[in-house]
Amino acid sequence: MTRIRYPETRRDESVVDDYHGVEIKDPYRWLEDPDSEETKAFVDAQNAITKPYLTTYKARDNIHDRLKQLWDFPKYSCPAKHGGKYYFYKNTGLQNQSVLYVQDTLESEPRVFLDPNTLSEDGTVAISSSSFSEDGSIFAYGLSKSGSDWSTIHFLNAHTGEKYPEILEKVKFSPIAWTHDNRGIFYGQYRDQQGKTDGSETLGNQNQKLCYHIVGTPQSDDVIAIEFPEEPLWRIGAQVSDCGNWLIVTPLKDCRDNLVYFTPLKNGMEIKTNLPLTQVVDKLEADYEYVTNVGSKAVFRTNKNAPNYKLIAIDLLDYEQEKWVDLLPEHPENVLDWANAVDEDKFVACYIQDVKNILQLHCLNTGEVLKQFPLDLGTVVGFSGEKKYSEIFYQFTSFLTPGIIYTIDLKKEQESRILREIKVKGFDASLYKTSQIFYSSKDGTKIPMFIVTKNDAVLDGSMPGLLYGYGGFNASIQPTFSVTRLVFIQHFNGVLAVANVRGGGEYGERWHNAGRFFNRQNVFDDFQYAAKYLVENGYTTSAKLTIQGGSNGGLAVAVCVNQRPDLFGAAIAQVGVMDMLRFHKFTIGSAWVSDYGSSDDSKHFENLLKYSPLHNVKVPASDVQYPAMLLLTADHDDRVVPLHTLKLTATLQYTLGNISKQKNPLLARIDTKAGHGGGKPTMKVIEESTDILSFIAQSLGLEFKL
Ligand SMILES: O=C(NCC(=O)N1CCC[C@H]1C(=O)O)OCc1ccccc1
Repeated sequence: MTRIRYPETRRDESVVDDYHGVEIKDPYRWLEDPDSEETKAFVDAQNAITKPYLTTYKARDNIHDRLKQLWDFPKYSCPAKHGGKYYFYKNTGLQNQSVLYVQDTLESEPRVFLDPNTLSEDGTVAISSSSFSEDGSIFAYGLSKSGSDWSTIHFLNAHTGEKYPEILEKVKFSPIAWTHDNRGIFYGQYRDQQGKTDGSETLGNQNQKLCYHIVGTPQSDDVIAIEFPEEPLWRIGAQVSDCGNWLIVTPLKDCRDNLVYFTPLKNGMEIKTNLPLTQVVDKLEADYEYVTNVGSKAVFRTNKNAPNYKLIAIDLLDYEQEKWVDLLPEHPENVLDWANAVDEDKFVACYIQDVKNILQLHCLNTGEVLKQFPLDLGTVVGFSGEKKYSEIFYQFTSFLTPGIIYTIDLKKEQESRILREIKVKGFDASLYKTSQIFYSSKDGTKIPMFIVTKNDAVLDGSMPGLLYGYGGFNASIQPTFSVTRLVFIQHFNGVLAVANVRGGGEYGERWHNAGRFFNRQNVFDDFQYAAKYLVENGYTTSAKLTIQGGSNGGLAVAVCVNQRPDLFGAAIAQVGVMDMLRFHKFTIGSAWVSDYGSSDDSKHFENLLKYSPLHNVKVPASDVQYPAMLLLTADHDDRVVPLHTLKLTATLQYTLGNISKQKNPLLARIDTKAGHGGGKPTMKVIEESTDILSFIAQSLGLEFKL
């Protein structure tokens, strides 16, 4: 492989910021403007050197064909009942977007209700949110373009299929909450947002307002039902209670801890500006998620005094904290992940126990357990059920199970039954095995890790490894079915490892806090010790090990590469947060200070500077070089704006690109008409997976075996 000649990229040495008396250079500041000709030229120049590298791998077409072949299996969502009919999403296999079907009964012939594939030539328009009116007569749905967080809300008459004329604009991070008179919805709007709102802009999102829209009227008639003008960073969560008599308002400043307000609703009432709010929770110190209510008693899932979460009941007519009661007490080990009211007087609770799900039925009045739903070792990825219905549906998946949808009518049946078992032609799960091990991290903490290999794997270090992690925002990384990972295991005799590093939610708030703020190094230690475990136990070698992560996980990958370049042969950092001193200045980045802190604070500045990928690229000692690196981003990623990846790419190439010992490539892949990941069309996903596997195989010299 001839050495890659990296583009000459201008450095503006005059850009120096003063952080609490410390001067920090930012020579690629100009890459923060996505619309400048210079930035566009930089992006083109990067793609121009990356593309040839990605197409070099001799078995690239085999990878692509095999991905496409395995991907082509039918995917379904759980059915959900609205207006007495059943609705479900289905993708026949390679459709860019799943299609929404309707059927009168679970056995009758489904009809296409809404096919988002008809909304764009290339499948880049996706349904990003939706909600049926209480009587199922109107379908409200959000459409997002090119993977942006921005959406427009549309309305469809469910009986006639006729679209209503209005389209709601400037919607982002928005609930869709119907009043129970089926007249209209509460939704979140950034109506003051200036300039572009297509997701290619980097401007911060401020002053979200909760508006009320009456279906069939122009958006200009909408009223601002609730706003907090003194809190421009707040995003306003809102839900209409199951009975329709209350609007529960849950403002959020960043990515944890919210407040709770409510206001009474009456069917047919005129929703006016500035609805009268009663504040129930007035301190940003815990999460409160509305589950249901029985009369004035509202049930919330919370981590207040319960790091593993619990259910409490608050009487909205007598809401002093002393009067709050526990409905489902905190479990000493297991994390209460979610709860849904079903069948009038029951609720389903889903726990995480050592990263696997447990599903239980409880009595809504007493909280006692009524039934445990049998589950294999894996993840509940879908659930549908409502208080007014006795039928529930849930979807199970795992590393080796594509999907099984179960159902039970709680009024008629004792046990769940399989409604649909998804099969993947050409995939025989019996040839593989999943294990869960607990390895010791740097400080001795036991970290869970899933390992998936072929049954006949030999631990002689000969297998290439793919190590995935995330480590933040209370997010739990549970087993899911991935065609890309299975191609890696089957055709490269690979070992897949998913490390549940700290910062996630696998063991509740304690686990999350152990990876936040000044504990962030635990995340990176856990990730690095996962790699050491795989090498020391003969699963792979460092030279054959790829570390992979996306977004906050992309950050973790870039940090681990900076800290221990010798541990990895390749690194895949997707849509990563790479500039830890400036992340809060763009789009929704200010919401992440709840995990990261902000460089506006001197203590946090010091902490962030220590691990910020952009600020810690250095030539490794002795004969160590950086692993082969592929950084991925896309032009409409307005969750983690592309500038993070662009600035780190320029820095890597400047610092290491011309060092003779650095033979591994340092490349970026910038996609177009794509964003952070949500809603990405199947064709783009397969293309990206082909590129990632080809990059790994080319860089590590792997052989594709049919
Ligand atoms: O920013 C996030 N979530 C965190 C997130 O997406 N992060 C956090 C770091 C980078 C990126 C990621 O890991 O995907 O979601 C936006 C949002 C919407 C509504 C209410 C609160 C927050």
